[in-house]
Amino acid sequence: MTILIKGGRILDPATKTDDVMDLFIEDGVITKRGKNIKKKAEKTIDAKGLYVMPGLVDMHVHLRDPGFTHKGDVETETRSAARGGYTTVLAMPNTKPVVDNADVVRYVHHKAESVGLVHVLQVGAVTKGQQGEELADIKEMVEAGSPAISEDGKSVMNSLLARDAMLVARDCNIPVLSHCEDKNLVGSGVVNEDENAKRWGLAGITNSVEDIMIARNILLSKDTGAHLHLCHCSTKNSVIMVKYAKLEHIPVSAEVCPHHFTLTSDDMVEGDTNYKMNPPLRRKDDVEALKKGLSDGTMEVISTDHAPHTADEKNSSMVKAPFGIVGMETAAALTYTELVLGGYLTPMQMVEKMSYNPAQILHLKKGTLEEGRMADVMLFDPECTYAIDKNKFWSKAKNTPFHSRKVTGKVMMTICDGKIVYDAAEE
Ligand SMILES: NC(=O)N[C@@H](CC(=O)O)C(=O)O
Ligand SMILES: [Zn+2]
Ligand SMILES: [Zn+2]
Repeated sequence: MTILIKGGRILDPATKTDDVMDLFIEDGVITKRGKNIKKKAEKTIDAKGLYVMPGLVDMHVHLRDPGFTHKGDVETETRSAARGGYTTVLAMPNTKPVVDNADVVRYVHHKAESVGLVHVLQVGAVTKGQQGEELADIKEMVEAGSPAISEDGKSVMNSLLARDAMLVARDCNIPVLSHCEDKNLVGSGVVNEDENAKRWGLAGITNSVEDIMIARNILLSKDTGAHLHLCHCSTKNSVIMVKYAKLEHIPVSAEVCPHHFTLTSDDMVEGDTNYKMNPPLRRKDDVEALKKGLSDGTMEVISTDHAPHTADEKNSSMVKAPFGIVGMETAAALTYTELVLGGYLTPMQMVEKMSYNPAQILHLKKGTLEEGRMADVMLFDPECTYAIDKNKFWSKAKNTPFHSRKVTGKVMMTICDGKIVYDAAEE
């Protein structure tokens, strides 16, 4: 199969290219990039007015497979990824069984290969069964292809064990993706601790629940030299601490999710569990600090924390419903609308945060449109304004607070390994 993408605005952070050009794809590889390519292709795509970017890389998704496939599975959630412009996703290990050994890693990788839509890399758990007592078979999982470890869903509360895990991760040359939440301090909190929580009589989650673990993990990263990547940062102090860590040359990177830079706790609708996620929606000064941190380069990744749950599970009280929202099919539009049109990021920086930087952190040869690379490409219309419609999601789940929200920027096509895995024209 040969594809010619004509006249799009190529955004490639790896080569600092921002120019109108053509791309020629042959047998899954970008074989040529330049002005007015004359080669004949089986399929020609007119990309005039569109951004042509490397396929997005999501460092943080929940595919729910194995064990929670009523919420989502490898097939439905990689379809969701394709519709969101993603060509590589990292699956978190809080499944049933927990991904704490190489067999489960191989199960997910084989399933993703047989579905054949986007690249899935399975993250290994830090401890056996995510019980926080004994290290998982980290080396074995890395040998089976895990690009990172994470205890996502919770923190490794035992600092000695957390340090031991970092030492193994350092020796394996992989990052530790860290969900920062002090289990004792959070208690039964469900939303951010503030006036809204009080008014609704809900137990609150303070910023310190997150900040304390971020501080500890940065200190452990300093002690061990392991690469610490902070998941779903939501607080003002997270930005301050990452800035400090970088000044001290501690190997720390950090991600922010679209809901945390788009919404504050004031946007919550009483009783609507689509606003319940962990960490919770925070205050305005937190949101502003996250946007500034993304803008000045302190926070280098935008990930989704795509967390599918069924309507039945979410159709419950704020106290009982599970935490989490889906995110892959809204992330590019929300990032473009809030951060690019909002003046915080250039289009190139958007590509860096959503594709190039994640690839760099994970040591993947992805996130670029250089000649010779596998053809993972996304076409994006920066002019298209529309309302998000959860009923069009390809995810098995529809739990989003963004239904009917007006956004600008639409994923038009996703190409993975030279194969068209999503085409908006066919919807
Ligand atoms: N973010 C969430 O609210 N939920 C995640 C767990 C997590 O990312 O911590 C989930 O697995 O549902
Ligand atoms: Zn988490
Ligand atoms: Zn998560």
